[in-house]
Amino acid sequence: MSISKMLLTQELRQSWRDYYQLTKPKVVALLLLTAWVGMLLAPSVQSQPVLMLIALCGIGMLSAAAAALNHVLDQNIDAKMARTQRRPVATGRVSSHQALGFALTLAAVGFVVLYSWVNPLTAWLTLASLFGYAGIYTMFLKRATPQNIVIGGLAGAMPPLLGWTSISGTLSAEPWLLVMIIFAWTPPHFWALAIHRRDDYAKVNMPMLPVTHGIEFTKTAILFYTMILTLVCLMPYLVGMSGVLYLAGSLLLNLGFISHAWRLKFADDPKQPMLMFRFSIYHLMLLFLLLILDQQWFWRWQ
Ligand code: HEM
Ligand SMILES: CC(C)=CCC/C(C)=C/CC/C(C)=C/COP(=O)(O)OP(=O)(O)O
Repeated sequence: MSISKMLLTQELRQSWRDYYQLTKPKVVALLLLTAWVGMLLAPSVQSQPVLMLIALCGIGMLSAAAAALNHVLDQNIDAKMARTQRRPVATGRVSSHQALGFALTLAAVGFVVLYSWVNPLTAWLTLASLFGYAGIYTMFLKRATPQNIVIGGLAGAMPPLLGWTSISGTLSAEPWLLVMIIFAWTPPHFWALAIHRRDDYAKVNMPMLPVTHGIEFTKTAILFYTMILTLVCLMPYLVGMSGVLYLAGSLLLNLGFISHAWRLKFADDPKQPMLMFRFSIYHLMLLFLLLILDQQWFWRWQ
């Protein structure tokens, strides 16, 4: 291969990696897992794998678009924080125009896919979640109040409901319980990281809780939210949506989460914030997998 061809291939690979990074792929993967669980728990006459796949593509595209818009809107602060300074738009490897074009194309295609092949309710709710995250959280709340994530977390908590409406076509109370679980999970998830990155956030004047109220206060708030989360996680069992397999598993996972929060508050280990942050991701993933396991196997034995 000639040198110019090699350089071109390298450039294309880098550019592909940059656009992939704009979509926050690991976050979107977890969002899609929660949407899939919403689909599997929704009442339906028969299993609808094709509809599920199409809905996951649409929800994935709108979530990825929201993530790419976040890269454009936050590029100035991203460029100043150690954690985010190598991001594609912050470094200029992808221009704002290119990233915006990419985000808007993804959003438009995702919306049309949901509207035409899933249902208009899901399309509008997913678009509202995109606005909630990119418009309300990123543009305003993030910069305005340390409660930004309690409020902004709602957009990231919506996918189980979006999954549910894709299959059932209507809103009902059960998927809101799943939304509430992610809603209560988000503060410990993010504040653990925000403690570790406190100085970064202070440098760019982001009013995150550890910056405005101090680290001790944030640790207490995290402990409080892990307890609230444990209670919220009982709800699917209490309303008869899930069985004892889910109940036992979720109690174990939440005990683990509370014990992380306890160590964060009282053990004074500098590694604990990031240990807790990493645990939060496995916690949510396993919790939602449990909901499916419980539904698929446990109820068969009843
Ligand atoms: C307002 C709500 C949320 C905030 C402020 C938030 C904040 C963050 C931040 C700052 C990171 C980056 C960590 C890093 O770059 O090392 C992160 C990572 C992550 N978040 Fe969240 N998050 C939120 C909601 C969610 C939701 C709803 C989910 C999924 C259901 C989620 C899943 C993840 C995952 C999987 C990662 C790891 C990404 C990676 O390793 O590349 N987050 N979160
Ligand atoms: C359509 C739909 C379901 C939209 C939701 C989209 C979405 C990607 C939600 C996840 C929330 C999240 C990663 C917040 C972190 O943003 P941040 O700006 O605080 O973090 P950063 O500094 O790492 O960018």
